[in-house]
Amino acid sequence: MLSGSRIFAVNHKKISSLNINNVCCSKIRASLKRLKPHVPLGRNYSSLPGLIGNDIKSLRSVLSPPAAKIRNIGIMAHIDAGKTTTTERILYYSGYTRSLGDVDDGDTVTDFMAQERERGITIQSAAVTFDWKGYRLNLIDTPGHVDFTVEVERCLRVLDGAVAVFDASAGVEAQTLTVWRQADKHKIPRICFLNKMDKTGASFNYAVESIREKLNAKPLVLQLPIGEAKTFKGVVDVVSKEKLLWNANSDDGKDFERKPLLEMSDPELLKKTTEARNALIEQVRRQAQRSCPEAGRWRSQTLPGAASVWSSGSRPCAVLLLQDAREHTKNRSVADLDDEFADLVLGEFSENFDLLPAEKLQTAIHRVTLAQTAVPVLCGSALRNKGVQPLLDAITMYLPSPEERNYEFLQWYKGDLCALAFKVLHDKQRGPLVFMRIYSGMLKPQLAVHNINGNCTERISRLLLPFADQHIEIPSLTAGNIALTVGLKHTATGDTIVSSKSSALAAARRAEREGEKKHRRNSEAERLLLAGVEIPEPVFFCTIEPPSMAKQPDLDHALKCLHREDPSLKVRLDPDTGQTVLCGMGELHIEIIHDRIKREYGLETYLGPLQVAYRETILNSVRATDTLDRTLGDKRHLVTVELEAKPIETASVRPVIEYADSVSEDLLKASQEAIENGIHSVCLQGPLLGSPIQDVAITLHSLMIHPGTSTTMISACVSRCLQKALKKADKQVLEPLMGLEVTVTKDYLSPVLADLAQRRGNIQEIQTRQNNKVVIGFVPLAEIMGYSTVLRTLTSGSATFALELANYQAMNPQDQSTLLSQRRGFT
Ligand SMILES: Nc1nc2c(ncn2[C@@H]2O[C@H](COP(=O)(O)OP(=O)(O)OP(=O)(O)O)[C@@H](O)[C@H]2O)c(=O)[nH]1
Repeated sequence: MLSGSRIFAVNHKKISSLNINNVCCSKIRASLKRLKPHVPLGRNYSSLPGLIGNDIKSLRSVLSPPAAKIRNIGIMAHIDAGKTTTTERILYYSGYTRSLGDVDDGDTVTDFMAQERERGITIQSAAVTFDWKGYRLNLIDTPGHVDFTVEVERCLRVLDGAVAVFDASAGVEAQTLTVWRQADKHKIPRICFLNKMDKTGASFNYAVESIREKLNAKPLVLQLPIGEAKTFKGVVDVVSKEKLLWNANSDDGKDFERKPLLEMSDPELLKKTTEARNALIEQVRRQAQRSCPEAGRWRSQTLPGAASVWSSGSRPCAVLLLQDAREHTKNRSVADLDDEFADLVLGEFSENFDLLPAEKLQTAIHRVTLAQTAVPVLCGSALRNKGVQPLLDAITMYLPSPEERNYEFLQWYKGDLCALAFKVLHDKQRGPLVFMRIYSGMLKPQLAVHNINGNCTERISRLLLPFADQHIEIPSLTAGNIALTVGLKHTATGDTIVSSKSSALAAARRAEREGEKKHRRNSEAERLLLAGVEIPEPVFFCTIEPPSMAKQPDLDHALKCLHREDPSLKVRLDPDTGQTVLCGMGELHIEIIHDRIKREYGLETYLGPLQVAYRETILNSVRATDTLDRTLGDKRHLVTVELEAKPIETASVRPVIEYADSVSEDLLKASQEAIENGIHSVCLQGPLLGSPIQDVAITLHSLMIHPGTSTTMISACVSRCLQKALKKADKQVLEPLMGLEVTVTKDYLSPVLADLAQRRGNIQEIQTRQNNKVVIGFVPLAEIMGYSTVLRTLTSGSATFALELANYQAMNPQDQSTLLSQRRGFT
């Protein structure tokens, strides 16, 4: 909970949730940090540049910068790659803070929650706003732990670009793959920052290769390191052929020297840089051509053999092709720009790439980055304060402004308000604070807005801009910006906000018309709801008890607030015991929620044992008939149902529901919702463990309903009939199977493998990564609870691991019967 405006101003974060189901990816370091005392906030923040009193008018350009000057970016990575440390440096060099925070000292700006500071990990994403060389940057530091992957995905949804941070000694790691895939899904242009270049084992080439191989991306090497590991002291800017050296005696890395590379003083470095620059130019030219398929297609169609001309670099012919191509692509601005670049490369500067102006190359790199056909790579060491300022320059230079992103849904709103609530915080004084990304239109205080997801209208009381350590009350904020609203009491994380219900309906109609034209009605209409982040089913649950019955309402309130912030936290009532059950994405997720209830809501709660969320399925087709005949008052309710349940392959907990032709359409029209409610309620609690049933199809073969029968009775009859059918079926428990990646030094490989064998682990591969071995395999979730402690003991704290839900697998009969006996209390 946020206690003051200053604290609030620097911590816009929230607990997350995870998507891929779960689980723990843990760092030994994290637990060591647990021992550190909590450092109170004592940071020194800069004041808002140009702010004079509260004269809002004079601040308009500061408060509402032109969209072309805005960068909404995220920082994403595998756990511990250095996202928070990099963010800290960014905030310091941009003037947001006046002192450098350190993750290991627990005094960073973005890792604000007490739990984050104690554990040294990011749990909630944090949004901070600052300026860099005339650009407005809204930056979101996202969690690296897989338990909070949903948080990452939700944030990606509101970003226009991202910086992927890597540990240069490890290259691409397990969670990097996950976040990279998420960024692919949301089509986020990104740049890579190879951090930890000072670390023993750091290798620029290794990390670049791993980006190429494992992420299947095309790295554009924009910098070369000067030295590696202990000798790392700066970088070479390949585009401008300058070296950037940081003063070894400087304790904050603010000052660095930028000098052109000279033949006299740096012959070797100059040669290497020239080669790298030539390769970069050639690569950008090729990718720019790829990024504009229209122009490329035209060329190859009209001019067969063009490809060979391009690659052979035969100038006269290439120039002819380009001139011809330009004639036909007059109206395609990107194509023209790419043609122009190719023209320069193959024409004017073909003899000497050195003369190609840096600005031309930068603009072409920007276009390629935007088209996501290649990804710029930079390097540095955030901890040693090296390479962060050029990273900031690269963010403004290569990542897109909101205007450059092609958000298809905007056409349906026609300039009307459309915003996404991507984060909710609860402030004791001000109530819920909602972070919004404005896509179109404008937000103002006292504005009534409509929430599409919640189908409700409510009023924004105040509009704030979180800038540096201040919250500035503002009169309005336009598209492209990130705002903080006060007063929305029903808006939850992930909701889409528009100006009114009629505006939403008008947009829906336009989307529908457009969809019909393009024959993809559903997907387009769905995109009206910007919150396209799927929340996976939790894999862990446990009961939670308040200290006394009198405190149950307080607990309910706390859980309601936490759920609004974090939709991946699920809360339900156990129908048998009446206990409250917490369902989460991993051990850490549940642990953090428990801790937050204590710290933020002052409630000491008791958690029951953590249990794995199994699923169930059936192995054969079964059929059942049932009749419900009841007279209530003077009304007779009579339903007869015949249905069949059969196994199918969907990997979904939602049953597929089918209706036989014999079922009367008229009857179905009136009762379909009741029938489906009855089926869904049974499928949520299977007959073996009360776990959700997956991979089943239910076919309704016959249905007879006496006139006047209530829908509740129809639902009840369908449920009873389905339960009857399931009772007869051969049933199977499915357990969550986790993909596991353990990074360990050679010395400890054997004990780790032996331990995994005992945990029913299935090792797929053992890779060599620099000096480490990486064990990749699968292991049942039930066997891996508390693994971080075991691994720490086995490897003297030198190993790390990452887990991610792979799928659900059938338990073998012996394990299944042991589990069932345990659950029934026989063992
Ligand atoms: N040697 C070296 N260590 C670094 C560097 N950057 C960060 N670290 C260390 O790496 C550890 C993790 O840094 P964080 O900044 O917390 O990493 P993160 O990616 O934010 O971690 P999560 O938020 O938990 O995912 C800390 O101990 C940092 O001091 C670097 O450039 N060089």
